[in-house]
Amino acid sequence: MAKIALLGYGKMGKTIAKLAEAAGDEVVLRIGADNAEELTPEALMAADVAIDFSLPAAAFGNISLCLDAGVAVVSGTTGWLSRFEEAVAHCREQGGAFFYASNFSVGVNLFFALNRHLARLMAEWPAYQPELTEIHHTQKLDAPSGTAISLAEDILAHHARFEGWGLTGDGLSPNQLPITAEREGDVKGTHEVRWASDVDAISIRHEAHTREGFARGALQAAHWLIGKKGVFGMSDMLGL
Ligand SMILES: NC(=O)C1=CN([C@@H]2O[C@H](COP(=O)(O)OP(=O)(O)OC[C@H]3O[C@@H](n4cnc5c(N)ncnc54)[C@H](O)[C@@H]3O)[C@@H](O)[C@H]2O)C=CC1
Ligand SMILES: O=C(O)C1=N[C@H](C(=O)O)C[C@H](O)C1
Repeated sequence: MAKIALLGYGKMGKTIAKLAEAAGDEVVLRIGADNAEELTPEALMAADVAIDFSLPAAAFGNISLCLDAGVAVVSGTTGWLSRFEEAVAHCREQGGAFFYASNFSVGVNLFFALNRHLARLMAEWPAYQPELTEIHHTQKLDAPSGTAISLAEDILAHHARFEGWGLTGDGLSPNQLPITAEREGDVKGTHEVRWASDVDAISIRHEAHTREGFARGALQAAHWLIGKKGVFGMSDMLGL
């Protein structure tokens, strides 16, 4: 049983609370936009671990506050990673514990492993060019998704042809790996990587059907992180 602080009590925070309480954990703090002032070091210290699924503008501050309070923190918030290295440095300075994943679902982490394998194969076959598509619900604030950025960065690490990634429609240069971001209804999260040649194409695709897959992974990470020190990700926990 763990005492959990939920920083962000929207779609993900509520899904995690339901799973955590069903498993016997205690949710000791629930923070949203309407009670953000209740997020104090004293309130955080009642928790064994904090889980942040908030907003791009709030994540870095929330994570820093947890590290300053000596509380282990798991974050899945996307759209704030320009400050990721700062958060890592802060964790190391404080001797704290920080776990980050752009996607906590086991299925997506298997998909990441497949994507890396395919990218390594394709490095030898320049006739095939990659493109990424992500589809999410219309409330999503950031584009491309954090998951699409992770997929793109894994391809860039194995494919010398590109110097970076960019969103289609933003005037891409030929050396940018194209990512298309679509917003539709309540789509939970669909990601596709397609390698096309003049004569055929190979695609791999992951579709999330509910938010429970993300929530299960985040809760597993929270339990796994308690008592550890350092900066971790899904590959540390799952060995993928
Ligand atoms: N890594 C992963 O596996 C996943 C990541 N996400 C990401 O998690 C984040 C949250 O997603 P959702 O729950 O769908 O969004 P949401 O919009 O439903 O919930 C966000 C919540 O944060 C609250 N909030 C606003 N200011 C805050 C502050 N200063 N401190 C704490 N909370 C604050 C809002 O009141 C809102 O309830 C997004 O960045 C999303 O991309 C979402 C699903 C899976
Ligand atoms: O905002 C979401 O909903 C999701 N965000 C994450 C992302 O940006 O990759 C993970 C998942 O796709 C759902």
